[in-house]
Amino acid sequence: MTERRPVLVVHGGAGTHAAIAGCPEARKAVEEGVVQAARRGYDELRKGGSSLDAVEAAVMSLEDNATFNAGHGSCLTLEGAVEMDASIMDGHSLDAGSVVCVSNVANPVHLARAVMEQTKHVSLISDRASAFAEHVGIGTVNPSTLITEKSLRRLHSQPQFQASRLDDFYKQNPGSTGTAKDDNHGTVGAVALDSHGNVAYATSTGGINAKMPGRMGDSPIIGSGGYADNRCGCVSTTGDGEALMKTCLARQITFLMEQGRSAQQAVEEGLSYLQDRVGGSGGAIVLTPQGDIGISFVSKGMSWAYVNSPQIHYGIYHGEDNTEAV
Ligand SMILES: NC(=O)C[C@H](N)C(=O)O
Repeated sequence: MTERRPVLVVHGGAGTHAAIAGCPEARKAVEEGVVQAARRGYDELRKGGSSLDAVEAAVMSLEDNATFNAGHGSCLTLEGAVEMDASIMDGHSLDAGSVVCVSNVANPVHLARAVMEQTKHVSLISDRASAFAEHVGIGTVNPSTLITEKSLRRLHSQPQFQASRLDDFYKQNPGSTGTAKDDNHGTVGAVALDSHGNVAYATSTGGINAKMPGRMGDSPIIGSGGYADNRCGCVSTTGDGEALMKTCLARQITFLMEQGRSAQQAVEEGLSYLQDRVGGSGGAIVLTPQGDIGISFVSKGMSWAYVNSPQIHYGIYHGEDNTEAV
C-alpha cells in the first residue's frame, strides 16, 4: 500500500455558541482547545501511531478540557448528574466500541476503545460499563469531579429546571426536556487517516443540558454519532442527537461518499437532509482514505481544527479559516 500523508480533524461541537458571543476569552478557550487537540492527535500520527491512537488522543484532550461538553465539564441531567456517551471505530476492520450513560470515568472514549478491543461486544451501558472499567484497570473517579461550576450554572439557567422536583417537571412539561437546539455545543469528536491508509473516528459527549436521566444520544450509536470504513471514509457528528439518530447521519454521509460525492459534498448533503427531513441542527467532520476533508454545520457555529500540513487550520463560525504553525 502506498504511504499516506497523515491527516487529523477535530470538532468541539455544533451549537449557538451563545456563551462565547461577545466574550473574547471564552472564544479563545474554545479555539485553543480544538487546536491543542488537533496537535495531540497529529503528534500520534507523526510518531507512527494508528488513526485509532490519534482519534483517541485528540478526544481525550478535549474530554480533559472543561471548556467542552465531554468528560470533565459535561452537561448535566435534570437531576444534576453526569451521564456521558462515547464511541470509537476502526475503518480497517469495522470494529467498534461504545459506552452509554457512564458517570464515573474521566475519559469515556478510552473506555469505549477497551470495549472494542477487550470484549466481543460493541456497547456497554451505565454501571456495567463502569464495572468493566474497573475490571480492565481503567480508573474510576468520583462523578462530582467531572461537574464544573459552568455546567451547574448552565443547568440552573434552564427554565424547566425551576421545577424543583423531577415529578413536578414531568407533570408541567409532558415530553419536554432539554434539546440540542439549546446552547449545547461542546460535544467533541475526531477523524484521522494514518500513514497506512487506515481511517478511524471517535466521538464523546455529556449529551444535552437538562436531559432526562437515562437519555442516550447519538454519540455512542455507530452510524449516527460516527462511522469509519476504509472503503469510503470516516465521520464524527455533533448536534441534535435525536435528529442524528433518526437520520443515521454518519452512515448517511459515508453512503453519499460511496456514491461518488466528495467529502465536502457528502457532509453538506447529509446535513441538508437532516434539516429538511427532521428539522435537525448539527455539524460533522469527514475524511476520506485519500485525505480529502469535509467540514460543515447547519448550526450557528461549530468549533473545528485540522492538520494535514505544517499548518493547523481552525474556526468556529461560517466562513472562518484561521491558521497557525503546527
Ligand atoms: N451537542 C451535541 O452534539 C449533543 C449530542 N449530539 C447529543 O445529542 O447527545
